Amino acid sequence: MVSSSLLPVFLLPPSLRSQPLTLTLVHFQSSFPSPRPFVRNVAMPVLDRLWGPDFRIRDSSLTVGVYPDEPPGSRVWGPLRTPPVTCGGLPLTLELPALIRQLRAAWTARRRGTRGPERSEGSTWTEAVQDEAKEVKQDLENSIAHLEADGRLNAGHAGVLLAERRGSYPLIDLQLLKPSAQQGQVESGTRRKLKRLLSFQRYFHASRLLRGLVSHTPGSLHLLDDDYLGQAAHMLSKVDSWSFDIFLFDRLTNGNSLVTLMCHLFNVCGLIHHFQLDMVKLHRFLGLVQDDYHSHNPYHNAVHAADVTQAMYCYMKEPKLAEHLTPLDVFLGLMAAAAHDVDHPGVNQPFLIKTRHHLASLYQNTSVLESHHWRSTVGMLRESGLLSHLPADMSQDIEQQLGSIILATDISRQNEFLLLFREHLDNQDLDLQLASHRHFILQIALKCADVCNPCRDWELGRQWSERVCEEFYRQGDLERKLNLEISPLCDRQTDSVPAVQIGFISYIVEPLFDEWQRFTEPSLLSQLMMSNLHKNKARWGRLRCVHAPAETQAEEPEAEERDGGGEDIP
Ligand SMILES: Nc1ncnc2c1ncn2[C@@H]1O[C@@H]2COP(=O)(O)O[C@H]2[C@H]1O
Ligand SMILES: [Zn+2]
Repeated sequence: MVSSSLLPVFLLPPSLRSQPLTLTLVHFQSSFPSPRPFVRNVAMPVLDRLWGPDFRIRDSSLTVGVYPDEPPGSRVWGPLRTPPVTCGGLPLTLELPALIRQLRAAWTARRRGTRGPERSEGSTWTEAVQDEAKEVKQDLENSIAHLEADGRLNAGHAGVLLAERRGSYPLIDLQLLKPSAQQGQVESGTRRKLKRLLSFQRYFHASRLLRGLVSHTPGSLHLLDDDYLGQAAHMLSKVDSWSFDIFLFDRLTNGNSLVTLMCHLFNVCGLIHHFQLDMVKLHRFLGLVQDDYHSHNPYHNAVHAADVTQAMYCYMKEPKLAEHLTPLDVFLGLMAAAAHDVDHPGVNQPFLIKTRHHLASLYQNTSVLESHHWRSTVGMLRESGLLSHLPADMSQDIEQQLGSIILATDISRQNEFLLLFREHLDNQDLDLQLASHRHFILQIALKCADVCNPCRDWELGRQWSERVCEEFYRQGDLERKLNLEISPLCDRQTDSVPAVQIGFISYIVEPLFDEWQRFTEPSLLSQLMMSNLHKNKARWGRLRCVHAPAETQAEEPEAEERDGGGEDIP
């Protein structure tokens, strides 16, 4: 059970209490794995005390469904259904995403009340969204000023990460709500703090709703943008090329590489048709995922996710694999790749453990980041309602399988997977007719895609190498500042990029790709990757000789040394 002081709580301002719709929203997205007990045991009593007997939650359905040009209904999934939910004895027919929508409606209603007449029937959703964008911008400016003044965000270890977090909402300390508070009477200092956080939080929430919509609004694009998008579209025609330049693609799509790539791949793989996906929900889900990557991370950002997704697509097209994969496998492979590092804080698990980050205690110091990536993904899937038309057991199965594939990317489990993979190949007992074996190969394929950057063309691989080392060094800088021991590979004064690369290639990448090549052969792609890998390693070796002082030049590991594979790395 996570401590209540760490739970993000979203409360309506007191002025809304007099409105007919009295709604209080609790949102905890990824930090709390099981929402309903929290709502019932923690949030409801507190909210009840704050808002009194008027407090109630009811459903409203504000989502717009746009389906592709296919016949309605699905042969595969049967009739649409929404499972009923109860909460603390109340008939609660909605999940948190619907609560969020309802909150949005309440805000809109309030704005209509205070700022003039309702929009005319003819006004469009786009106009409403643009209006909202202006307000959100204003809110953001206010919020930044407040946050800069808020020393709490810079104090101590927790503060460091709190300020860096982007995908999860700011945290409102429930302890701030004095037990003596009656009917929403909160001490004035506390009220100020809540107001500040609310406005900041509202920016994040609203920006999530806007994400991906504003920039694609017809008329908002420049001619130049069309030109760029034309080039991006041209690149997508070669999306299965191993030389695909994801950095260029990201620039051409104005930082939307992950959303654009995923929409394209879902389309060409026939997943939208097969799963009868709502395009608006899909776009919203992908926007949430893309924006929950931290763009200020040099390595663990949305471009890394797009790069891994593109590699995963190439691997799933390997002839050995492609003929056996079902639409569900392809769906899982692409989704897991796109979301596998979502909301990565730019530091590793040991750092989270030694700074007692709440995620470390939440996930009991085991696969902390991967568990968080998975639970965040599940939160966003539910928030977007992307799978809400599927039978409950189907969407639960998808969530579980996504978890198992994402958790396999925990690099500390490298040996476990490598040994099992080798054993299957030695015994020649992989049977891709079996769903469990296909699942295992999806896990291996995502692991390969996650560490494939040294197998890319030199120019692409070099950029990833420098980015990942820069992220390690930043962690090292932070550790130095906090008087913590500097983690392995994280000292910019002693761990050179070429040395880190040679170690990584020798201990992690080569052992894994040797087996992947065995599995996929004969494969032109695997041959190309191995050739790049060996050339790149040799080149890093030459660079290490140039840069390192003679006495610190380590020998390359011998082949026997390497074959153990799988050392932990940050
Ligand atoms: N080129 C590289 N050099 C060193 N480490 C890397 C490199 N590429 C990936 N990694 C590490 O491998 C890890 C794989 O999982 P993550 O993407 O979470 O984090 C990655 C990095 O920690
Ligand atoms: Zn990754």
